[in-house]
Amino acid sequence: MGTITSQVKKFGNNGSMSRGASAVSTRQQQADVELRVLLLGTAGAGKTTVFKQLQMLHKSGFTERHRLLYRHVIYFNVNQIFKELLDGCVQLGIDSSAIQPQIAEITVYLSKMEGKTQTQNLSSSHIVEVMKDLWNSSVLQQCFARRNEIRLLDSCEFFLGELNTIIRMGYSPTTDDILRAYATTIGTDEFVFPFRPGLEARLIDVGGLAIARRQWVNYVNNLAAVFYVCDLSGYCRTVEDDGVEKNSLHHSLAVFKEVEESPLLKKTPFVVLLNKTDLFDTFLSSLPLSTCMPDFEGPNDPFSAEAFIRDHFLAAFSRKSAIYIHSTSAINAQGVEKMIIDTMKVVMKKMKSNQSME
Ligand SMILES: Nc1nc2c(ncn2[C@@H]2O[C@H](COP(=O)(O)OP(=O)(O)OP(=O)(O)O)[C@@H](O)[C@H]2O)c(=O)[nH]1
Ligand SMILES: [Mg+2]
Repeated sequence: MGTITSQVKKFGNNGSMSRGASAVSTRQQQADVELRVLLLGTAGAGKTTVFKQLQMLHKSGFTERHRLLYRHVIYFNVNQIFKELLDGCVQLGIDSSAIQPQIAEITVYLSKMEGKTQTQNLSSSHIVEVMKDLWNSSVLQQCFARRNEIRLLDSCEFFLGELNTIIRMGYSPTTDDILRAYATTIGTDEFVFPFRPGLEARLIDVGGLAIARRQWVNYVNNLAAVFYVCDLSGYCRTVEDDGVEKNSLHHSLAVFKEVEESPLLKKTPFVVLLNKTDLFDTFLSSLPLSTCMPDFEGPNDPFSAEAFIRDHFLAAFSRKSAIYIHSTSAINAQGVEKMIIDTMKVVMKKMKSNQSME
């Protein structure tokens, strides 16, 4: 897996990477006046959602241009959800022949919507009813009940519960809609916000797919902290990574271990965000944690299960004094920013006291 450790091995640690090296040296200069914080984690863990939360708070919401861009992502997501549910039926052996025509109709409609501008008209009332009936059909509900066994966007229930609002002309996504939208990050996104008077923080969001992880090495110099985002609800789900099917939580722990072992990050404090606590709690009520972690002896409540996963992250980290672990649900505005700022303050204080002891 080409993450930071293997990249260091591949290129050596002597600054000889041509494009990467110049990018890093620019960032080193910036680091004198700002704290650089890098968001890492596997694909879909919630990095961009955390990033959006901070961006939104500091820019007083999203601009109309932003909202319009997200409108396309959301139509794409709804389209994808129906396709995934249909694929899920096939995978789970649920007979979906009766709903094929409606799915085809929805796909054609949403593909048109993805490309439409606000002013062009496309009648929606009929298709919304088709979508709602389909979503409430026993075929799709049976499939949804086993959603941990199939590939399905986390925002399925949210978007399909909002069809009346979303599938209409003039739709402008709300902040909640934007936080629920998913487009995998290609490249990076950066955002600067005031950390305290006279000091700014730069939050850097990168992609978590295998191909994007190969670029992480370009962003690791002079970091004040790494925020590693883990999708807790992945304990009962699988992901495909570099063509290999893996348990999502085991995959997240493996990538974490690889990052933690990177010589370039040996002095960087880590903050682990155990994310998607809302989904974790829901899955846990019917699927015990022991299905993925046989060593877990219970009780199977969210508190004990989370503590067990937390211990796995602690065990995977060699510098016990430089790791902080928090639980989050990044779709909920309350608390994400405060948690990040408060944690950063603790990290900074710790770094200062370490430096004065050296
Ligand atoms: N229910 C729920 N959904 C979440 C939470 N955090 C993120 N999501 C959803 O998970 C999906 C993926 O989130 P992103 O933040 O885009 O994931 P990412 O880590 O940036 O993924 P990549 O860019 O592919 O690496 C989005 O649909 C989010 O709305 C959470 O706490 N609860
Ligand atoms: Mg992302």
